[in-house]
Amino acid sequence: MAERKVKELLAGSPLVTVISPTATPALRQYHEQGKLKWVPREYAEGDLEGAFMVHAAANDPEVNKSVSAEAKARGILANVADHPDLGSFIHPSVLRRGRLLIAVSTSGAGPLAARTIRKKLENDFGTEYEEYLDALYFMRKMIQEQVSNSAARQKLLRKASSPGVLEPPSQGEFRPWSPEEIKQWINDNQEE
Ligand SMILES: C[C@@]1(CC(=O)O)c2cc3[nH]c(cc4nc(cc5[nH]c(cc(n2)[C@H]1CCC(=O)O)[C@@](C)(CC(=O)O)[C@@H]5CCC(=O)O)C(CC(=O)O)=C4CCC(=O)O)c(CCC(=O)O)c3CC(=O)O
Ligand SMILES: NC(=O)C1=CN([C@@H]2O[C@H](COP(=O)(O)OP(=O)(O)OC[C@H]3O[C@@H](n4cnc5c(N)ncnc54)[C@H](O)[C@@H]3O)[C@@H](O)[C@H]2O)C=CC1
Repeated sequence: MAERKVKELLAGSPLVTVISPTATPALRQYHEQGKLKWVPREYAEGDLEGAFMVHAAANDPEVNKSVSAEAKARGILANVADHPDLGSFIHPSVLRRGRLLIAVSTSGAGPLAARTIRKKLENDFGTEYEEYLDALYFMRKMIQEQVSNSAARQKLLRKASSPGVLEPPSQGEFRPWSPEEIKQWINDNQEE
């Protein structure tokens, strides 16, 4: 459990400390590579000093309770693996396609149901969304750089994201527009 959360955290922040007498091979490896700090002992009150966020994931409910109490006293964000209501947030099941991020939560009803719903969405939102959103990003940047009139710019920005313009195909690969095609589209669609 702790290993899964650490992998998610390391994707965004390099400052992770694991406090636990034992660690999985993957966590030991991260420690050896300097990607996280492993403190090989049991949790002790005071360990949360200076922390921004804590994950209480010990296999002992009493330990998780103590961690959540210290987090509350210090005003630190906490996720409590076996007792979600003692924490301040829970984890969604996450689907990423480049710039697209879809988070599914059942609000604690059933984590595996969240996973099943996420898997269903994987079919509707395929890898073509990565290229589509990169292209949309580029297109919006070009509109912002080239159209100085704010009303005209707003209309174009809205239009760029609407159906039938630069959209991912329902099947097959996405074909991005060239800068020349985008320029042409801006000229053709600009209203005074
Ligand atoms: C409340 C929450 C708090 C939180 O962790 O933030 C929570 C709580 C608990 N999970 C438990 C069990 C399992 N959780 C998973 C998996 C996931 N759990 C995740 C989230 C959440 N789990 C939050 C609610 C999210 C929501 O409701 O939508 C996911 C979505 C995201 C993630 O963890 O990153 C990730 C799937 C990721 C994916 O694949 O997409 C598996 C399957 C597995 O491990 O393979 C099992 C074993 C099967 C089973 O028990 O159903 C238990 C019982 C523990 C026990 O009694 O031993 C509790 C405690 C309780 O329910 O009170
Ligand atoms: N939220 C979720 O998605 C899930 C939550 N769980 C819950 O998460 C908890 C952990 O589950 P697993 O990772 O499967 O257990 P695990 O037994 O694999 O790992 C527990 C870890 O806690 C450490 N630990 C025990 N006492 C400690 C202490 N006093 N101080 C510091 N570390 C201590 C152990 O050394 C071990 O490394 C359980 O409470 C379980 O109910 C389990 C599965 C999924």
